[in-house]
Amino acid sequence: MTVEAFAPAKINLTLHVTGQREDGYHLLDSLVVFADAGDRLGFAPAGNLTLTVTGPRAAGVPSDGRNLVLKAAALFGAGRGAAITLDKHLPAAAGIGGGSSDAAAALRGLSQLWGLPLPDAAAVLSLGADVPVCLAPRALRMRGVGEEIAEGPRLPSMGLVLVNPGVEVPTPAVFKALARKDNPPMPHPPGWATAAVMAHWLRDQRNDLEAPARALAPVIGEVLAAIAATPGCLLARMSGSGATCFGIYDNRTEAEAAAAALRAQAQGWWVAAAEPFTL
Ligand SMILES: C[C@@](CO)(OP(=O)(O)O)[C@H](O)COP(=O)(O)OP(=O)(O)OC[C@H]1O[C@@H](n2ccc(N)nc2=O)[C@H](O)[C@@H]1O
Ligand SMILES: Nc1ncnc2c1ncn2[C@@H]1O[C@H](COP(=O)(O)OP(=O)(O)O)[C@@H](O)[C@H]1O
Repeated sequence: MTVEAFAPAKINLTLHVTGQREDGYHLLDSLVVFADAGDRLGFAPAGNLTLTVTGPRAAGVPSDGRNLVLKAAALFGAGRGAAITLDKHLPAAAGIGGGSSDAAAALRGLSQLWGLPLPDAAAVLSLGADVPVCLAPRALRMRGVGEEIAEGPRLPSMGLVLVNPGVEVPTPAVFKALARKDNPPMPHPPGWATAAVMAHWLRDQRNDLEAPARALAPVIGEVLAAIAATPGCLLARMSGSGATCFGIYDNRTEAEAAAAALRAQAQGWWVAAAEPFTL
């Protein structure tokens, strides 16, 4: 039996930083959704545990014990075998949780392959603050440092564009450069009938990491301006700690057209058109 799992890109539609714990980790309030663009994982029965990383974004991704997929496998206990393939399509260290979504997909896939329950919540969180929210991808509100997950609103249909300019922005550096840690939380997300109404609501919310990330990587400002200038763009914002930014459109056709225009004008940027993904 071979098991497959999809690791969708994570998008922080909002990312409010509301405080900081004594251990340095920040308190977040974030509306998280997932895109139908992502990495693909395969799990086949085998005597030993192996990982092969392939695909257009494999370069620079470790295939040894540093890979979050192998760290996820280790949570099931030592001595279990599986031949794992990871087909990378998402840029790494990009604010769209590539590694975290891979880790969560590995937990789902290996749990199925081995017939074992998922590791407990504390173990899942130990893989990274973003892994719990990636376990069952859908619209979710994420709080605490990432461990408090609540159901999000029902999403309207929409098109999404993701753009990464190819600069890696390390998450710790962005949090370190954040001037104010005690920003207001997000109001309750009510649910919206259309993408336009949702974008209108989102415009009053924030990604508090956008300013510090832009200070570290000014090209993020160019990316946001380029997305905002595409026809039909309802909102342009950065995801996570960057540098990937997203645009929201009324539908996938408009998002595809915007993606094509962005690819033509900025060689070397990673651009993907998508729609929300729910597992
Ligand atoms: C900022 C977010 C928002 O969704 O997304 P990304 O930019 O990573 O996609 C996440 O909270 C990132 O989650 P993740 O990348 O799993 O974080 P971890 O590996 O646990 O931590 C990396 C580093 O980020 C900082 N960190 C992370 C989470 C958090 N709530 N407070 C923090 O201060 C810490 O400096 C930590 O050492
Ligand atoms: N499966 C993986 N895919 C991508 N990066 C990984 C993976 N496993 C470990 N890493 C490491 O994790 C770091 C952060 O990657 P990622 O989770 O994609 O970024 P972010 O936290 O910004 O969303 C990368 O620099 C990479 O070296």
